Amino acid sequence: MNSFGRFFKVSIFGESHGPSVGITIDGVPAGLPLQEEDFTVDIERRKGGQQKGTTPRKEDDIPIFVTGIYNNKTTGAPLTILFENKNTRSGDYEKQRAVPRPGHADFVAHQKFGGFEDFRGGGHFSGRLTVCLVAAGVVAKKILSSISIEASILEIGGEKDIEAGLQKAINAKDSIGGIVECRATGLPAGLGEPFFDSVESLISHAAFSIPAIKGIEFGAGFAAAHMFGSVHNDAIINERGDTRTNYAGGIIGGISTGNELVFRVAVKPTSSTPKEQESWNWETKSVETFSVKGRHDLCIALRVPPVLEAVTAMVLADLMLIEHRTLRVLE
Ligand SMILES: Cc1cc2nc3c(=O)[nH]c(=O)nc-3n(C[C@H](O)[C@H](O)[C@H](O)COP(=O)(O)O)c2cc1C
Ligand SMILES: C=C(O[C@@H]1CC(C(=O)O)=C[C@@H](OP(=O)(O)O)[C@H]1O)C(=O)O
Repeated sequence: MNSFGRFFKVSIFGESHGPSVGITIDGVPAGLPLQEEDFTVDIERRKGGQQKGTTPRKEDDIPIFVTGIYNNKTTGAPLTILFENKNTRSGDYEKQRAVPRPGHADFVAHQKFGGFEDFRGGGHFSGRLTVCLVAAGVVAKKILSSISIEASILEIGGEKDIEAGLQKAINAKDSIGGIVECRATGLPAGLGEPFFDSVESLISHAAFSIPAIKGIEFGAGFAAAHMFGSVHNDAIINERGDTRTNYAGGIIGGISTGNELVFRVAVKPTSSTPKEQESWNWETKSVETFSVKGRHDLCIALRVPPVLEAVTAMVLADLMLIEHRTLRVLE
């Protein structure tokens, strides 16, 4: 379903070319100061049309508070925030309706929803909805005042120099992927559960909700498979559990160690590439060559950092609320 979290419970809705997209968050503590300006920095960081390699579609992305806020403070009731879609160009999608874009959700959406899906701009599958995740992240970050979360691009198309990676795609008239790293400091030790609700499981669950994320690794990640145990083990150097290295990425046994949380995601190249591709035409019932016209991100990874921070904040806020409620029961 479209909900995630237990105490900080987020439901996401809307379509890229419908009137708006939005989010409802249940479980926000009452009395958190919240106003439009709080959203500006992260929403601007996610916006397209400002940086080479991002979609030219520009939206205002001004949060409209529908419920759960009164006198610039959260009320404790479900908080609903909307973002209007004003700059849609649905004709791009109507023209190519019979040819599902390979790598996008057009084909699977058609299979699952029987043709009733809103296909315009990828509908409910669109990266457009990540503006809502960013909004939820702003609220979550307020709950996590002593925890700081920062994501950054590590590489684009295998290049550490972002410009060089982008240029590769521009020269090839194609799209390109990248790797984004997220680090969170100030976490207490003890968040998470040993099995299904391990911190890795919850963060992965949330990260894979971001369209175009295809891989994740924590700490040393896949490189751990090449290491000796004596090297991979993080030597514990004091009573607090600080460690000399952090190959675990801040999680052992599903539980936060109190060290820095470190993980990386692989972002695929945008499926809507200007390059010629083949796909199945439902009307002519034949394979045809086509190229995607319209406004698209050449490199989605450029836009992922604020979204990754946001979903991480959602998970950590949920875990902190669970922890506080458990402690209250014990008191
Ligand atoms: C911020 C953001 C922007 C995106 N922009 C585009 C885009 O311009 N064109 C496109 O084809 N896909 C874009 N995507 C990715 C698609 O939404 C995604 O590939 C598609 O929904 C299929 O999901 P999957 O890649 O997770 O399997 C974007 C994703 C994000 C997170
Ligand atoms: C609108 C946004 O990104 C969109 C994400 C997207 C996709 O397929 O995911 C495809 C494009 O949609 P459209 O064809 O309507 O321009 C992007 O512009 C946004 O991020 O706010």
